[in-house]
Amino acid sequence: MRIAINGMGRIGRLLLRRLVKIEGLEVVAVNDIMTPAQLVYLQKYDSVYGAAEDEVALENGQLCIAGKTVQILQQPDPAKLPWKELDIDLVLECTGLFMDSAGAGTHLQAGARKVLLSTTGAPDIPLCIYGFNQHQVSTGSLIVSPGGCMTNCSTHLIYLMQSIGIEAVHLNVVHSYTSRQHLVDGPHKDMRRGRAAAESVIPVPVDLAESLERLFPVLKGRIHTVTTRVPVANGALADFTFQMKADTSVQEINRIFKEAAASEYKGIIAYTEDPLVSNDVRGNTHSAVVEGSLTAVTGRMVKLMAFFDNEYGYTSRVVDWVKLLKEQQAS
Ligand SMILES: NC(=O)c1ccc[n+]([C@@H]2O[C@H](COP(=O)([O-])OP(=O)(O)OC[C@H]3O[C@@H](n4cnc5c(N)ncnc54)[C@H](O)[C@@H]3O)[C@@H](O)[C@H]2O)c1
Repeated sequence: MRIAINGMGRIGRLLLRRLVKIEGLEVVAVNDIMTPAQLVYLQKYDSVYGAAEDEVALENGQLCIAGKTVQILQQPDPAKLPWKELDIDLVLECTGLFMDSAGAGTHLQAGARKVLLSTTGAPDIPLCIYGFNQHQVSTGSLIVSPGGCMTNCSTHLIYLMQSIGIEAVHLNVVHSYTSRQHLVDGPHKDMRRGRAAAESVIPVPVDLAESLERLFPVLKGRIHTVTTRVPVANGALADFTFQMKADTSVQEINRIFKEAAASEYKGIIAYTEDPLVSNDVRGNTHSAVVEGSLTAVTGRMVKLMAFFDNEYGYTSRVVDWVKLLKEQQAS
């Protein structure tokens, strides 16, 4: 499968690191507005995951990585990307900019056969969470939204809690800062995102509830979400407060997650009672690591907490998606 990555930021670069090691996948080109020298430098050195294990170099304007050669493009307009000429099967859209079917569709017009977003797209793009409803994607689905890191964590947990019966849920995702915040105070349309990211605990609005309502229409109007950005560069903790429809217990809830993690959710959810901190899940491939020692029940209210690596855990699911789309292509 011939792949191109558009947007070589945190997610695009981590995907490239990982995809070049997978048999049968060829990353043909990467595109970003940064210069090739900047791109190669950031591909080589990473403040969160450390320097690349494989050789990374700029040679004749092309990126050499792990013995493979990848064409570097510097084109801000996706409509002008040479996907037809490069015979691209799949574009991984990782800029965060082209998230509706008109925007992401420009890759198709440019000649790519399929587009996989790296977040929850607009409602005009089917939202499919790996491990939940990935099989709803048919060979005819040309643009696929795999959800974002927070959606990937919370979908499975909400689904499993539904086996008891959810009245309502509040979710606060305590999350490392991202490039969509400021390093020092500055103007931003969401005032708090403009505040110095490493100086404060910063609540920011997020459209996670809308995404979850698309997946769980029965919970419409009964999900509230917020994300609290904290001064770490990586890692997240999803903090759920469920109002349940039926009585339950810590034992019942932990048993559900422990069993799910060992069976149908193996590889997607992990369960532990170790006293983790967010750094302990750096590089973890799961979408959610449920920390059972933090589960609490008061009346019909439940506290449930799960860690995830917002970058590594998330790109693990994108890699799963790429493999699935490759299988679909082959069949
Ligand atoms: N960082 C995370 O934890 C995380 C997790 C899951 C999903 N996501 C999603 O992935 C997407 C990317 O996030 P990120 O954290 O990698 O962002 P980022 O800011 O690190 O990367 C975005 C990249 O896109 C490039 N870019 C900007 N305009 C461009 C254009 N017109 N053409 C080509 N490239 C362009 C930027 O130069 C940058 O390198 C977002 O939608 C985000 O919500 C991020």
